[in-house]
Amino acid sequence: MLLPMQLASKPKNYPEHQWPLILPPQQARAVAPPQMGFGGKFGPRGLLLSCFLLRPERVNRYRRWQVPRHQALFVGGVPPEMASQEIEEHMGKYGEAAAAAVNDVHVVSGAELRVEKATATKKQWYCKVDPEYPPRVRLLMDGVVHIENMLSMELQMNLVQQVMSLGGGSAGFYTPRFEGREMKLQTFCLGRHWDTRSHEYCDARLDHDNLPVLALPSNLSELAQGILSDLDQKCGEVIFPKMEPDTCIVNHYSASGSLGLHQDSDESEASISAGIPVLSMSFGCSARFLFGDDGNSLRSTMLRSGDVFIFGNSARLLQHGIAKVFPRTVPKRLKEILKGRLNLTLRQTEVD
Ligand SMILES: O=C(O)CCC(=O)C(=O)O
Ligand SMILES: [Fe+2]
Repeated sequence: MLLPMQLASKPKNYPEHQWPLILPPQQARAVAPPQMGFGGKFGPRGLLLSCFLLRPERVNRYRRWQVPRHQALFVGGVPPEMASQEIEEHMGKYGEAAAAAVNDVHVVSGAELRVEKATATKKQWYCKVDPEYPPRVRLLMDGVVHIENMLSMELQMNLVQQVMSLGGGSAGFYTPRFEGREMKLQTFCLGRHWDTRSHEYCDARLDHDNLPVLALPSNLSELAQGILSDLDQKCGEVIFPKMEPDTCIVNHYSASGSLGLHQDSDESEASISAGIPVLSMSFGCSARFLFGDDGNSLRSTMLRSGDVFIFGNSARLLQHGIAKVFPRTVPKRLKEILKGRLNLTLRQTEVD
């Protein structure tokens, strides 16, 4: 069965075979992105703006422009086929800082570039990741798969709207306490409630307000199953055992949010030993996700809006956590409906 949703469409020059591209772990590390989209500092002749890339394997240019103080900056994700000259020409024509409407978006050869003033105080700019790039699968270790850009922007908007509105109502978001301390996130559950005191799944929020847990909307469980079966189909083999999700834990992080290293080990013994995966979807701000077999040899990857992260099989008890949420990285089209980072983890707590 194919995924019951539209995959992000492919831009020109991006060959079909890149989805899915299963990278062995060594290669996956080699393409790990650098952390910053743009950097700049004042040189003798103005602001030296260096633009480098969040995903070098996708946009393999390194660009530098000397931006005189009187000119505006055009800041944004730059596709590989775009020549620097086009941006420079555009800057020359529209880039008088005094006249520039800051935050205006200019479309230059199909790329959206936002106007900023060249100020010395601002040292970093973030680079908008183009949501039109197709999904790419990375096998990070046995049983651990990261699918970048899996969810189209359309779908992200619908899901964020749906989940934030559930979270804003009765039996929605609250700040949980874990081992006596407030956690650095807000949460609520769908399907079954994970009790932070007893560490068990139950039908009411006995550790908080006793309200019955909200039902798990069928589109969320179908989406998780669709992603897993699409992964199998595109890879030509079964990657994870079949999952029938009965629970979704929704986490909302502010820019200062985080989640300590832990294992998802409170699902039933039968579910865990069968290696039935946990499937997580990320929306809004990018986050540094830590994971590893044990706390001593941790690795990390960046989870961005629209990414899916799955762990199951022999890695079902993976240690994982959120080390950092990167502020101001919400994709433009989600900004109105989401601040910070939203994460949904779909799980199957019981096996019949
Ligand atoms: O926010 C995330 O990406 C991870 C959430 C998580 O690990 C959990 O809810 O158990
Ligand atoms: Fe977890």
